[in-house]
Amino acid sequence: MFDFNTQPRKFSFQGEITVPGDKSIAHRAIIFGALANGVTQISNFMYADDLAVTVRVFRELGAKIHTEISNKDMIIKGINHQLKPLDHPIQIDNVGTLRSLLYGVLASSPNQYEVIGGDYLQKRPTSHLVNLLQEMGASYQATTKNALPMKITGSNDLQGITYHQDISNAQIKSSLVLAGIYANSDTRIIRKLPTRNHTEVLANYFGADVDVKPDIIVVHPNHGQLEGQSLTVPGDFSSAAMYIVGALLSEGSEITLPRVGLNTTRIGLLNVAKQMGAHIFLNQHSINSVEPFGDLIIKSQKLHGTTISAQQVPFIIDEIPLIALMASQAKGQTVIDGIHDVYLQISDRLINMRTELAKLGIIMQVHEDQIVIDGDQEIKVKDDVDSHNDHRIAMMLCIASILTDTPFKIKNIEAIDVSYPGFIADLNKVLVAK
Ligand SMILES: O=C(O)C1=C[C@@H](OP(=O)(O)O)[C@@H](O)[C@H](O)C1
Ligand SMILES: C=C(OP(=O)(O)O)C(=O)O
Repeated sequence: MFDFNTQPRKFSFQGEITVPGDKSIAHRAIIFGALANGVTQISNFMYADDLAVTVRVFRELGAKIHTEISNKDMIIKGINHQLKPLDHPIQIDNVGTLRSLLYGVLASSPNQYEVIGGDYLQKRPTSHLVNLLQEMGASYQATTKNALPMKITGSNDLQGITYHQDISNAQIKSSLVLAGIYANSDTRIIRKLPTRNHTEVLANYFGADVDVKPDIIVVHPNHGQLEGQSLTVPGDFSSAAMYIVGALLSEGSEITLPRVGLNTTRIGLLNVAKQMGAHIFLNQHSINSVEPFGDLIIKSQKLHGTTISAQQVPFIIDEIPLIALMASQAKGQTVIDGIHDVYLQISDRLINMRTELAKLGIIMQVHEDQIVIDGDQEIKVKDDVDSHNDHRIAMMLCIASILTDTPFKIKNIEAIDVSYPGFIADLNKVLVAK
């Protein structure tokens, strides 16, 4: 069993691993299934901590959600937007996506709800979203607009708004789409940069009327016309990313990742890897599924630095820790431009990953709008590292540990359970000691 505290030597990646279902898509499938009329069947559902919170919350709001952990299936009996009033607060722990999307859902219910959550969420801003939802006619009360507990009184007379996107953020966009479906007039989102589009894709799949154009998204109200659907969640590309970067960097690797989600708003890492000189085999074999998916084959290769543009950033947002590691091992410097919006959303992650990489001898510069990572940085273990309870930092550090002969401890490694509880076990299936 691969143990991060005693691993004896470097490893390469061999064989095939099927990553679990996509977290972003699963959050949305639960929410649309809960809001819809009738029954929704979800296959290849992934049981991770974040998604267990979303299941619990929408069960409390009245949806009947049956889960079959063995075969990863889920059956949801929807409530046709009749959200159940609650006499207790809704606990969302530290699930950022759930908070944003739930705020949009509750905006259109005349009931009053109180939302409570963990300390980590307190640090992530929501005042921007709260102001927009208040402009639509819902009421949000808290000590500060970022804070939790947040008291929400929605309205069954929401008015659509026109929002000129000033920060590229999928969660704000998603929340407005969810509120806009139940508003009394069109909601227009004039886009700054495209971000992940799972909400728009699934909204229309469930029968909403969201008109998506390159520069504007228009949500036409369609009160309660959402109908339960069946869908298979593709493999989470952000979970495949650890194997992609690990295999590229570990000499002698060749790994196959079947049925991974290939939504163009999520696979920015593939374009970055290609800019850095990688050749990645991609066989897309989903024709009429609601979300595209296919197989990836990754072989280890020498990489060179590159410049990642602001337009690319929303499509790599969850892979930034892994891209920083990959850049440090490439030849020459890598620059990630236009990270201002990301810095607003997940500044802790950027600062914490810089701290932990420095303990491995890897220096990265984090500025308000740019990240700079020099290449050819040999991993020199100076200290044990810490995930800061961030699942993506934890998994990036696991990959870093495979690139050095010097063992080190990863404190708070259990953060991985947020998005990929089986990661360590899966990693052991494909690691071969050199
Ligand atoms: O909507 C989502 O499911 C997510 C959006 C992303 O943030 P943005 O809202 O900045 O795109 C990302 O941080 C998160 O992993 C999940
Ligand atoms: C930040 C993430 O998700 P969330 O916003 O749901 O916490 C993530 O998955 O990296």
